[in-house]
Amino acid sequence: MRTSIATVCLSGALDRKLHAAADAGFDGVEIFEPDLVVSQHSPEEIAALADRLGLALDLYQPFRDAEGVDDASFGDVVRRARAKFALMNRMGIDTMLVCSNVATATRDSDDVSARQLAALGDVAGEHGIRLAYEALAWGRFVDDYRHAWRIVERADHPQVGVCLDSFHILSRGHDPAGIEQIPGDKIFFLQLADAPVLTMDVLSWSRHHRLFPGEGGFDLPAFLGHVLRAGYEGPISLEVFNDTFRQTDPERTALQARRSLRWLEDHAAAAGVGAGMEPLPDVQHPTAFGFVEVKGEDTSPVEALLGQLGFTFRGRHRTKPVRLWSAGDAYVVCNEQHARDSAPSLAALGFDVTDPRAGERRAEALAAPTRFRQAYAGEQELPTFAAPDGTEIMLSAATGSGREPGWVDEFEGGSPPPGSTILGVDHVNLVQPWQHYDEAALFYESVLALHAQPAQEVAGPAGLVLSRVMRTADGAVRLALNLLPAGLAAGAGLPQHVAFATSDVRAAVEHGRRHGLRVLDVPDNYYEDLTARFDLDPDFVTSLRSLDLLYDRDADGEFLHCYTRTIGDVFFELVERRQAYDGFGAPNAPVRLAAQTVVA
Ligand SMILES: O=C(O)c1ccc(O)c(O)c1
Ligand SMILES: [Mg+2]
Repeated sequence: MRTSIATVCLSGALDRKLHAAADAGFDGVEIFEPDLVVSQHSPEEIAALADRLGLALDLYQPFRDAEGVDDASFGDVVRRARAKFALMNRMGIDTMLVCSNVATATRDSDDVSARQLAALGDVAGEHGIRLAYEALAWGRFVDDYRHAWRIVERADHPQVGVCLDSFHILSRGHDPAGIEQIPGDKIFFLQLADAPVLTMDVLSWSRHHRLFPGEGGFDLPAFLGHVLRAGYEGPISLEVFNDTFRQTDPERTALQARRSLRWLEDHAAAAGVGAGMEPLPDVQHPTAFGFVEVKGEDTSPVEALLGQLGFTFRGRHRTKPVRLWSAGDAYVVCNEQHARDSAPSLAALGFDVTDPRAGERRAEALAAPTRFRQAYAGEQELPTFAAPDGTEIMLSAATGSGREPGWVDEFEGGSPPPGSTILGVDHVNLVQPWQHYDEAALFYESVLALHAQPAQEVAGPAGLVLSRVMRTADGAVRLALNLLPAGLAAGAGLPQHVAFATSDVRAAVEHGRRHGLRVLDVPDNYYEDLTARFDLDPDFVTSLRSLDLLYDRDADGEFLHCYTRTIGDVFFELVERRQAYDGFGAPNAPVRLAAQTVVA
């Protein structure tokens, strides 16, 4: 698969963008005209740099307001185009993207547009250049790829074909299956972008919110399938206008972009479409959280809290300053190694998988940074790599229910666990720095096949917090990613937390209270509101209030939960799911966020 990326996706000067694209492993780039216009380097210097870096210059873009104009204006279009064709010749670029007219079109006529594109095609042909005509979603008269194709068909010119851009097609809800009606050799270029599902005007959505494939709500694997089945053999290119990517490290963004295409290629390989599509090593679907690791200079306050929650001390590690606590299938490792001057925080997540080594091979193929973990003789080596926010992801071998993981034997001097109402880890909530939020979604989707549920917004003291849950289909692993807005430091009222599932949250809290547990205070107003929202038995509400328990209910079932106080950057939640409740008590999140801010 030949890969390309539009320079508009990356921040920095044009030469730095080219280095970043080449270092990430792209085969080519689309030169976005404004990037060239502001460059200190001549077109020849840029072309020579691309050549040195082994990057093809696949496309020059965009050429605007070319067709649908009156005859007098068309003369000026041809004058502008000639200048750009000459420039493209100097750079050795043979394809120009021509957008459907958004500004100067006055003639709503396929015949006029086709004649003008064919006339431009004649001039382009003199320069050995092809024109790829793209329907922008907000085009004045042409805003649908099927319409653009009808015009190209009518132009019937060897130099004139279409450019397909997934954003313009999927944002408008146009059926991409029609792509298969276009002959592959008339699709001159392919641009891919994902996007979050939003209700806003398409122009703003396109210019500010596009994402790399796998990060948003579009079905890009299916889209690419249509294009490849049409017989398209050109480069697969990314064109992502995104305010975050334009402000952050281009080297890192380019790697993220390349990962998105690697993931997409794997889907094409699995679907058996396209020539030479390489599959990734098989995904290892996590079957459970194997453990969570809290790290800090002094983890004893966390361990005291775990004791209050009904966890048992399982012992000290044979060789490292690490202690293990467990309850049911929930394992918490407390690590004081190399953690001087740091408050306790959630440092690592262990996922149980069938074959940890295979999972590691996939992570490496997706360029996830690997982390070295010292393992001594007789200790299990857990493949470890870093998520975008720096959390270490470790893969452990699933042992099946009822059996303890093998690595538990490395801990000595603790007690065997008695029965517990705690069943295991229900979910983990990770606050993500704004610049890594979308990268994190792609990371968990591509490396661990966790799929994103539609994003939600919950009210926090500093505004609405965007929250997206990534999970396995069976719910065995659920990871909630909350966006930390720019300007707020990590830990500013939004620390990470681990939720433990319990079969009886009231018994767990009562047990905890006898051992000194103080859960987060819930204001009386909350219970008044709860009674108004749901028709609840007053005694039931009284019992919730007496234990500071939060409550939610939907068509699937009921949810009772509570939060501990925060220690350093970490806190815990106890959750009891009744019937088939599958949510996270989102209506209660504002109560927690407000209470934590008061405490802090
Ligand atoms: O937003 C634009 O103007 C624009 C330009 C070129 C493209 O390929 C595109 O998809 C959008
Ligand atoms: Mg485009």
